[in-house]
Amino acid sequence: MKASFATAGALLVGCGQRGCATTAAVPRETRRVDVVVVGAGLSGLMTAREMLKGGVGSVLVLEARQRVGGLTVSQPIADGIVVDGGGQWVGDAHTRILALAKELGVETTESYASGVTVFYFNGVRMAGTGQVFDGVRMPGTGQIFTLGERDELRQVRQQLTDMAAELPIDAPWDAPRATVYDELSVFNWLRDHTRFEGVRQTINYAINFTFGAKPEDLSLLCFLVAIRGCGGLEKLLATSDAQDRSFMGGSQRLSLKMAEELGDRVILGAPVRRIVDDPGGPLRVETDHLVVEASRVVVAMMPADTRRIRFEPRLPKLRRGLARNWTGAPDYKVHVAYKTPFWRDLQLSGTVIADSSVVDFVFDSSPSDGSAGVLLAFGAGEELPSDVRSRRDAVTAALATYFGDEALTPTHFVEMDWMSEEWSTGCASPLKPQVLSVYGRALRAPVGRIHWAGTETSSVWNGFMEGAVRSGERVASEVIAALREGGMAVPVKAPESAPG
Ligand SMILES: Cc1cc2nc3c(=O)[nH]c(=O)nc-3n(C[C@H](O)[C@H](O)[C@H](O)COP(=O)(O)OP(=O)(O)OC[C@H]3O[C@@H](n4cnc5c(N)ncnc54)[C@H](O)[C@@H]3O)c2cc1C
Repeated sequence: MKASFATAGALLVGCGQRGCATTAAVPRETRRVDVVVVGAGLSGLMTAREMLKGGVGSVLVLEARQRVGGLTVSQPIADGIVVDGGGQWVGDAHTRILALAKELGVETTESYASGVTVFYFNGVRMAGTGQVFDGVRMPGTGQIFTLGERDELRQVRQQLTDMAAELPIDAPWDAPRATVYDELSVFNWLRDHTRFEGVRQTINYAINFTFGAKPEDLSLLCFLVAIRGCGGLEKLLATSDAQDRSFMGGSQRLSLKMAEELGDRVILGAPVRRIVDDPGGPLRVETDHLVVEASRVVVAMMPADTRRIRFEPRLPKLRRGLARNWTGAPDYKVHVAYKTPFWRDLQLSGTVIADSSVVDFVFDSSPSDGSAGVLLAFGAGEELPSDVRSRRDAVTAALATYFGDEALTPTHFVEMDWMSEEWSTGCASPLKPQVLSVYGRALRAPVGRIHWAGTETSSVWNGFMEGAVRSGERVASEVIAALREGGMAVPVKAPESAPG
């Protein structure tokens, strides 16, 4: 989202499993493998896992950070309680990541959903039941939505879902109206298709929450593609489909477990600087200390992150344009722990939607055994103080406005500022007009022996952990097919013979 300070108090969890090398090896050592994966986020690790399952002989994962997990990171907050500094929630629709979690033995825990939501707009605090973005209250006025406003909100949501449904899921940029949609921002479209300010604001809050962006900066096509990938706006916003549970011990555990399986096939602290795909020789992937020769490489990260890698020869114009114009929105997530989830006694769910310049969204993130209360707050950014002490005071003061004075005395406070992360350009991808329709077809198309993974490349649930897992599955099949086509014998292996 919008915070702009260095993270003073962020706690990061290292790889911490046996066999996971902590730094790159001897300077300029040269190794040879079948496939190199760049990036040990969910998508990269899933790619490596699926390729080994699919019979690829040798795979190496190169990760810039000293930990795996990318945009998922578990942060210890108190007495054995761990919170998610990045990707957190999943729901019924996230079938692939839930299947992966089952295989890895990572259990889920349900989000707390009882009680009422607090709405805080223009200094007025209200409590209401209902879904988060269904316009139960009229933001900004304290008035309940009129019937007319409710009707319009329903119509607008349906209209966006219908428009999205017409897009070809794997190639939305080829839709007859793609260019038209991509010339418009969501702001412009809403201006022309709504009468009520409250309706516009409700959609705006949904966009802020999902993309960390303003509707002025978001292409209508980009919004529709996200809606299409989730199967409708209702699904994108409904807690039951996308947000009703999280992983016990944090979602980074999925990556840690995959990395453990992969063992010394994962090298940490190894930022890839250059990829040379000279048709006359082997593909070369270079870090500061290691050169890996391979038949194929999978780059598993947000297109904007690939700007840090030098490709030789230069990538095609379309692919360069995609990376150059890709927008990543950073976010600031803070968890505040209390002795008990005291807001539940007040019949509050812990959910807040606010127009505050400090904390604009809050959720109950307490451990399921009720041993403590934990509130997850998303920082609104611009007005957050630059030192951690003042930030903590500002955040707890905002929470006190929503939940009462008990919120002023937390036991623990832990934050994660993604803007200060060297290896992640952003948490979400609010693309501006004229990016997807112009460059979108380069998103998944392999370039020579270079393939692309990352949640953004998924047609389904792109931007979510589910999309990352699906992209790993998709690219692994793509690479295996390419290797076979190139004459490499890739035997079909039974799933049981997966890495280990
Ligand atoms: C604050 C926040 C909240 C979120 N909430 C949710 C949620 O509730 N539910 C949900 O489903 N999703 C959520 N997400 C999104 C989800 O976390 C991501 O979609 C997913 O984790 C992306 O995985 P990935 O593998 O595609 O990319 P990444 O996790 O970004 O992995 C890319 C990897 O590449 C590495 N890398 C980058 N450059 C190089 C280089 N040159 N050399 C080597 N390695 C490199 C990076 O260090 C990183 O490890 C959230 C994300 C954030 C940050």
